[in-house]
Amino acid sequence: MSTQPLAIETRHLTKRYGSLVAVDSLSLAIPRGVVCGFIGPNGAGKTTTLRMLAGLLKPTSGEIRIEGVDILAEPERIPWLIGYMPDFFGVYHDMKVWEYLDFFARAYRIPAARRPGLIADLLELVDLSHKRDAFVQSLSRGMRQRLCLAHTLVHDPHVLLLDEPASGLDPRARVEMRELLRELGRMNKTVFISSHILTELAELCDMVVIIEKGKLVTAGNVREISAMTQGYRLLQVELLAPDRDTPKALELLRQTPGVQDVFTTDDHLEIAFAGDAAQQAALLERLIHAGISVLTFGEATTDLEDLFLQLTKGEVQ
Ligand SMILES: Nc1ncnc2c1ncn2[C@@H]1O[C@H](COP(=O)(O)OP(=O)(O)OP(=O)(O)O)[C@@H](O)[C@H]1O
Repeated sequence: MSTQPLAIETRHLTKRYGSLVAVDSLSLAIPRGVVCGFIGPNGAGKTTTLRMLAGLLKPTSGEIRIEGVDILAEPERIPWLIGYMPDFFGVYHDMKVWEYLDFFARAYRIPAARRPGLIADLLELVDLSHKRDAFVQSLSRGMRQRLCLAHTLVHDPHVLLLDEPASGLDPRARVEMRELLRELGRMNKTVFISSHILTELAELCDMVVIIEKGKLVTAGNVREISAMTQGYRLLQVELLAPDRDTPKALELLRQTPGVQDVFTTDDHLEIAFAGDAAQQAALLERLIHAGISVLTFGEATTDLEDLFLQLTKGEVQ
């Protein structure tokens, strides 16, 4: 068993506002170095949870450990453990991009001699080197979000808490933000990122935590969750000559062990498959032996949006 502490661990974390339970006995276990999506509809309790993890809001009850540190007992250690990006970007009038980062670097007591190099590295990471001397208020929303992310990285924290970093961005800026988050994953940071736009996180996350009305719905790897809820996986087969081979393939697949159902779409076949890996390989062999020209064969990626709709009733507090 690993003795490594988890990056983020909560036990029965609860926050009440009067009679409203915004976060309800939430227990999380996020391992180090994963990019974890924190997903739920509006009002589910995502911001409240992130603010508690960032030490900005006192829980009503429960425990929080970040990198093994009990942050409720030692709140003074929180700023050094995490980088927190709120869903709202404060206005910094008359501050240039480099001055903005320099301000936070000073706050973290980074020595003057190290600051110019650090700022140059951060601006390069978030692709804002060309805006070094621009005023913060002149940046586009996407650029401000990236600058805000650079600010959370000033002190090189291991754990990043990001509240809807892609909200309000146009499609191009979303793609840029997604690339940047992927890069943080490669840097081995633990990234806990909230969103209610689910597809945005699908290919980015190692795991997801889904909450609704303050309660944990499920947590785990996207594929595991999908297998758990559906009891099968979705395979996709693309045929070289669909007009010729589709009827034969359908007949054959429907007689194959493990196949629950087969659907045809515009350009491929979808198979609800409950078999194991060996049976999956046998299925492909069967198609080929029957003389069917298979162009592509593989597991369909599960759309987080579908998964989410299956798991929650979409209720909003
Ligand atoms: N300061 C507060 N006082 C009273 N109720 C609050 C307060 N802050 C949040 N709430 C309520 O707690 C619940 C959870 O809110 P929270 O902002 O954490 O949800 P969220 O999942 O982040 O939603 P969104 O995606 O809309 O940001 C909501 O019902 C909200 O109205």
